[in-house]
Amino acid sequence: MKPLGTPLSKAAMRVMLLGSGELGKEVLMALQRLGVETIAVDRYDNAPGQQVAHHARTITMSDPAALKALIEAERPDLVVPEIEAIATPMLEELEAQGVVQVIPTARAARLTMDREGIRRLAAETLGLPTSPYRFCNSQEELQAAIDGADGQPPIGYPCVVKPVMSSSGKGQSKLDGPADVARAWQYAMAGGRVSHGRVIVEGFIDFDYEITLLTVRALGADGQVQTHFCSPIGHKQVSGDYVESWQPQPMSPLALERAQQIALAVTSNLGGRGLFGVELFVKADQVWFSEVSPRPHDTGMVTMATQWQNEFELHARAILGLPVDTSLKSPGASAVIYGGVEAQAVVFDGVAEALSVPNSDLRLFGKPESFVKRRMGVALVHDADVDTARRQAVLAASKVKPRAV
Ligand SMILES: Nc1ncnc2c1ncn2[C@@H]1O[C@H](COP(=O)(O)OP(=O)(O)OP(=O)(O)O)[C@@H](O)[C@H]1O
Ligand SMILES: NCC(=O)N[C@@H]1O[C@H](COP(=O)([O-])[O-])[C@@H](O)[C@H]1O
Ligand SMILES: [Mg+2]
Repeated sequence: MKPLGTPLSKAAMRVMLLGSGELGKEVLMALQRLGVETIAVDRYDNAPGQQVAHHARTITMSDPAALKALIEAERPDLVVPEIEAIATPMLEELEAQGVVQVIPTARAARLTMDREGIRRLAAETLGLPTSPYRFCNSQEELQAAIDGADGQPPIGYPCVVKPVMSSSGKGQSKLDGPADVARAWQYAMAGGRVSHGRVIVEGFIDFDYEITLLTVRALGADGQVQTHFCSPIGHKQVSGDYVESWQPQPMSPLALERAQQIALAVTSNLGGRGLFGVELFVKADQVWFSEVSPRPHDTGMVTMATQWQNEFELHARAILGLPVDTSLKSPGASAVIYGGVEAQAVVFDGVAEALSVPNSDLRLFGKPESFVKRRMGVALVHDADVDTARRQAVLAASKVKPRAV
């Protein structure tokens, strides 16, 4: 590893974030505390992370030529993908040529940007338990997969349809019967992040609860990569987007062991160093793999209230080849603050009231434009137990009211 140095000098360790939203902003600040020179890239100006980085660049990250030109001009020591919608084949090319090192690896970024890549790896290559699934290129193929008219076992109802390239629930819907198929197809076509006429249809898993298992691949004292697990994070999703998370989520010893085995299998295959958010469904002792982010996870924002080293600090340390500590400091919870309005440059009422909730904290991300369902901030609470922390986090979040001026 190159030594850490002095930002804005020849001796600087330079890290480029591809995507600079709320998650990247925290990674950038963690890197800066270690004296790293940072370059924040996003698709629009004044993205949250661009506001705190040494350098801000705005490009279409899904355009391979634009991405190549930027990386070749900046020559960062590390490139850290923060969103899915990036020209990942170009990252693979540049990594193979030795131009740049991608976190955790360019292959991991490519496989996880596409639901097909990661699902086939998990279910077909690694043999991990997942929901039944099929990939479809048209509404007719979708209907046939649900009905089993394609010669394979029917997916049936209820089921979930998602664009192969999307995140935060965009374009996702649950189907309860044949009347929902056309609408789900249309919605998926409109909601994908990268336009792509392909969906995954998954059988609906009737889980008791779902978790994110933050898993860190970091160098140990012997110079070898070791795998560390954080305490499981429970979360609640509405329309495929996270609204509340808490840590620790109580689990049976067997379910926890299975969750860790699945996380170990998938992260070992993806390789490299860094933090991963492994999403799992749990019913009693049964555990299903859902998907994985090779980067900090939105539900993991709770770790800013619950861990000695939060997920962003863990990612920063792991990618720089430094030791990590995944231990829990306190139970806690997070609750999302949505924009609620469509407006540029909102102001926030009720901040003092929110921060009057005991043991609370806030992050207001600084996004330049608000949408009704855009995540604009998060409330964080630590408390003696998770139930109290959840109640208090929801209360604190409810006090904050974004408003157009
Ligand atoms: N097969 C399924 N059975 C039951 N629930 C599901 C299934 N697939 C998705 N869900 C629900 O929808 C949520 C979002 O799904 P998923 O994680 O695949 O979407 P996403 O767009 O990648 O979201 P994010 O980017 O926030 O992780 C899940 O956390 C879960 O609550
Ligand atoms: N589930 C993925 C996720 O939470 N990603 C986070 O949201 C930002 C995009 O927000 P925006 O859509 O409001 O610009 C991303 O940059 C990342 O920080
Ligand atoms: Mg998810």
